[in-house]
Amino acid sequence: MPSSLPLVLVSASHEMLGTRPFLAARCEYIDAVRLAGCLPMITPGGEPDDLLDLADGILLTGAPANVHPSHFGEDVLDPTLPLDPERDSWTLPLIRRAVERGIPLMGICRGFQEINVALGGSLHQAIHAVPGFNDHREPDSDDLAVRYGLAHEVDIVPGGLLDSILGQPRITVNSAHGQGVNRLAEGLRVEALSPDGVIEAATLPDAPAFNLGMQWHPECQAATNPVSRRIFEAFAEACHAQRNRRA
Ligand SMILES: N[C@@H](CCC(=O)NCCCC(=O)O)C(=O)O
Repeated sequence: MPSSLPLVLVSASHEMLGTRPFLAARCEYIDAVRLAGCLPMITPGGEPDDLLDLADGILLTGAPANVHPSHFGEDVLDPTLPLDPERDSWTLPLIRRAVERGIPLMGICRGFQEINVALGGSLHQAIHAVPGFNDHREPDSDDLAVRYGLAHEVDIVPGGLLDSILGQPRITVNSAHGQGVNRLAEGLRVEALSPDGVIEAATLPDAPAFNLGMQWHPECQAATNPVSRRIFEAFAEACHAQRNRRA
């Protein structure tokens, strides 16, 4: 008997464990998907349609590695920063196809940046170097509560998807990114902004299914933070609807 839980593909990234490469997704992403009542499956890549034939939802995770800037027509600004071209090679086509096929999609941090780039947008490669923008990188600490602690406010755009999910004009979020949306892809709509004007969330309103990208990390407090919980619940609701359609 197949599971009645929606299957959510969770993108894996290349990480070094000691001297050897692994494909991995941080446990908090997995726990948050489970907590929302879905079945997570860490996914190392593959042909978009093969993957989407299985999926009721896609969760694009954050990762230290940046999206390769060749995908938005630029050279690498800082060669000391990590890249994951293999992940780019399957997530970017997957996003375009998931949108076309109406599979629910949620992108967190790098995952949000991937959505913007996949749909034709570009990134600031170092937000902190852009005049007027603050430093959005996390504090350098081994204490995860400090590293992913609440860092700044975010204004929710009235009348949008996040507004309908959260029902509040302002939230406080963690922040752990050096890059961020520069040119917003055509069709994407801004859903939230930080006080310095960084695009913190966006959606493609004309897509046939739920889709949301955000620059902060709701998975880090998915069990305790009501904002994080509501975001994952909204995604899970769309995945359940997709599961029922497939059944
Ligand atoms: N490299 C990009 C994306 C940042 C990002 O996703 N950070 C999360 C890292 C932790 C994790 O989720 O594994 C940037 O710097 O903007």
